Amino acid sequence: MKEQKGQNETPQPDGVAIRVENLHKSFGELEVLKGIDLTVRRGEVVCVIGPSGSGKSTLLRCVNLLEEPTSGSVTVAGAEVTDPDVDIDRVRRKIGMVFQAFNLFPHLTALENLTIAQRRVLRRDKAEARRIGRANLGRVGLTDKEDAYPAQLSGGQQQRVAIARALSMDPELMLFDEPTSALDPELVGDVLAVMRALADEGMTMLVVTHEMSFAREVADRVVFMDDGVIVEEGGPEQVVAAPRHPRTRTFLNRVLDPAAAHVGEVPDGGPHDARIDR
Ligand SMILES: Nc1ncnc2c1ncn2[C@@H]1O[C@H](COP(=O)(O)OP(=O)(O)OP(=O)(O)O)[C@@H](O)[C@H]1O
Repeated sequence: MKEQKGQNETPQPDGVAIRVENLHKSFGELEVLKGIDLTVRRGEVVCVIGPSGSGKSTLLRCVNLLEEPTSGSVTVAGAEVTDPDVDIDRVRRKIGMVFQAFNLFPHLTALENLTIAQRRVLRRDKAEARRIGRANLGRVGLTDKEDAYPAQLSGGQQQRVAIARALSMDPELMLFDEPTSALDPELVGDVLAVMRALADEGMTMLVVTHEMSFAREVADRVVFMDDGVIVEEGGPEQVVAAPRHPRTRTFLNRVLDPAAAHVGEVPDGGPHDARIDR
């Protein structure tokens, strides 16, 4: 993978995309993260699961310094973001963030939502930004929606525009914070199918999710967090299917619904296949 090295950026050995070491985060008296160690390698899909309030979102927000850790270190794409001398905006450009809320500009079309940051942040000219935006709308199965405004799109389509927007910035890795939680159940599968296609393309992904089917079927590694610590981590065949720790078992017994819908199948034509777009 092409890497740009800058001030305070050092190559990471062994293809490491994210390294979190002894991370602590408190809000006042409340200690939310209590010494997290986590490594995500390039091309890996790591899902973080756990009860509400266990610190999953805070962990993700510390990775791109939306929250400042109380102590510990976080290295992303070769830069230690917890080093105060690091240019955090430069590092953030390498990270695609997808949140529960889509945060699209309501007065801009889908394509314009994809081009604005490319032009402002990456200084791409209009034609180039539109070309790249269109290609990424294609990746999420929304080629025919480039002129639609967010209000004219379903929640699932809006989230796919948000994913396409992140992809248009050529991220080295993507962070997803419960990207399907705000969606009607029938729209969840389309978004998960797009995420699954990205995983198949080799995108590095750190995903906080309540979608156990995604964790089970797509993740290379599943991390179970509870009360600010990582209780158990390993392949989905272990953590989801045969958890060792009683706290993991208790959590999974509560959330696993055997009747839950599975992740949408990746269409034969891959992410460009129109069948993703219903
Ligand atoms: N900015 C903040 N100020 C104060 N407390 C916060 C802040 N952000 C998070 N918290 C608290 O930290 C704890 C962990 O929150 P966090 O959102 O990381 O949990 P989570 O595991 O992602 O939960 P959920 O699955 O419900 O999203 C919660 O008790 C929350 O109220």
